[in-house]
Amino acid sequence: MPSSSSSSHMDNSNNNIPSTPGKFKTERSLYRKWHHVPLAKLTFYTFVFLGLILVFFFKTPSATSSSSSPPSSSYHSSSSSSRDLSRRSLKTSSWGGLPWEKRVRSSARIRSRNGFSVLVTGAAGFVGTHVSVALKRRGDGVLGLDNFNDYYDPSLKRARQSLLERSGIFIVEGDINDDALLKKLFELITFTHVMHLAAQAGVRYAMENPSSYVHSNIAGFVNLLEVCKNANPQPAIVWASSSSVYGLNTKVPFSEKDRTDQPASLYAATKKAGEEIAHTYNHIYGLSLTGLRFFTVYGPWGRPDMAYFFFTRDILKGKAIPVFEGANHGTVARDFTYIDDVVRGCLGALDTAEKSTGSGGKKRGPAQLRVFNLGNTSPVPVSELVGILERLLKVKAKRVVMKLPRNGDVPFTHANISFARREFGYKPTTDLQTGLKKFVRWYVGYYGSGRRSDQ
Ligand SMILES: O=C(O)[C@H]1O[C@H](OP(=O)(O)OP(=O)(O)OC[C@H]2O[C@@H](n3ccc(=O)[nH]c3=O)[C@H](O)[C@@H]2O)[C@H](O)[C@@H](O)[C@H]1O
Repeated sequence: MPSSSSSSHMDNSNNNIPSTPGKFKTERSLYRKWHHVPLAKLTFYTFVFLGLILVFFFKTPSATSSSSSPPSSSYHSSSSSSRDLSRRSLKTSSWGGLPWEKRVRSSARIRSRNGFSVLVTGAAGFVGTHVSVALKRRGDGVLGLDNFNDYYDPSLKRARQSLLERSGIFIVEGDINDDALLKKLFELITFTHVMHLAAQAGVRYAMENPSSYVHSNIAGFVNLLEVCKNANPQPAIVWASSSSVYGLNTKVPFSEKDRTDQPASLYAATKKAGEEIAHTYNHIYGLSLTGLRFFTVYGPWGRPDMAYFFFTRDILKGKAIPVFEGANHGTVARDFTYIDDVVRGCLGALDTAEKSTGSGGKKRGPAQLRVFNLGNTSPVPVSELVGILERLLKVKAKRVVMKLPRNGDVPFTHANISFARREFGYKPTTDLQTGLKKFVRWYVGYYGSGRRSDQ
């Protein structure tokens, strides 16, 4: 769509078309005047003029944004979602061209018998990176997709990207809301599975930037499902829901059969919405969909916005850490789940996912629809988490105990995992002490002593 400025440019050129005899005269005399200008000078001005047009074209938003129109050439540049001012992210992403397509194909190539071809969204994220490496290691084809937003330090995402590159995994830079990009990827690759991990995470940040949750967790998810439903064959989709959907429930441990209609944060509400949206796409289009309710996943290459991560940083720096407690000095606890256990759960879910039944947007029969808890089944109080970190780091934390703020946090989580155990043998094996030891080892290796890190 031409921008208003480009159409006014067109209008100006149209004004040069004579509409009155008088004006015609002026134009002709103008022509005569130019006729006598030396050829070299004329060529020079022509190039300047063409240069100005080119500069104008590339500065015009419609030239750099994919919006909803499909790519008109093999090279495409887009920033679809970056128009959404709620995002704190998204440099303009570019994709397309033969070398790019070659990298896409090579990354997605299956290298084992009966292997999958998996599109991993959020591949530069914490869980996305670990899952991608695990899939690649067993011979599946893996193509990553990530928008590298700046919700937390993007340099950590870049470091994860380098890690994946060393394993032969290419991450396409782009947003799940960019349907032209998604369509292009599905044109190039017949994905058997989509591991959808791209999301706006974090329960407390939802009060600061609510629209980013709607953008990624709802609009982005729907956009992805739209493209998947139209694909032929349709892929099976496994995606990240959250333990937060249990909200203010008091019955423990949390079972998939329990109610999930009292979320305590917008984050939780968007994940719950995702589960309902999944139901719809399964029902109407025959998409095979499996939602995984992750329980406070932690470990090496983790997310700096999570408590175990910034507690480590701040304890090492000698900074005070806010440790939440419940009403009447009640315990706040989490079913902290180690990343390797979660990765095994993700692979189990992918391996047991049945094929979608529809094709080209039409349902051909009933399809699989599942939700699993992926937790650790042994909640640990946050105060104990701090104690473990103190011992591992050999530094006493400056604890500031405060009441659990009413900003989306829930007092405790505890997973019942019997369903995942039954369906694909999910069995977490890492306790918090062991997992944090691995995390701290990674943290100190990555940031040095940690005292100099400023993430
Ligand atoms: O399972 C999930 O689905 C979610 O897990 C994670 O949320 P949470 O379980 O809330 O993790 P996290 O913030 O690390 O707080 C951990 C504990 O520290 C307490 N906490 C937190 C901050 C603080 O300053 N002080 C404090 O005591 C706090 O009260 C809590 O008890 C993911 O971030 C989220 O994206 C989602 O995936």
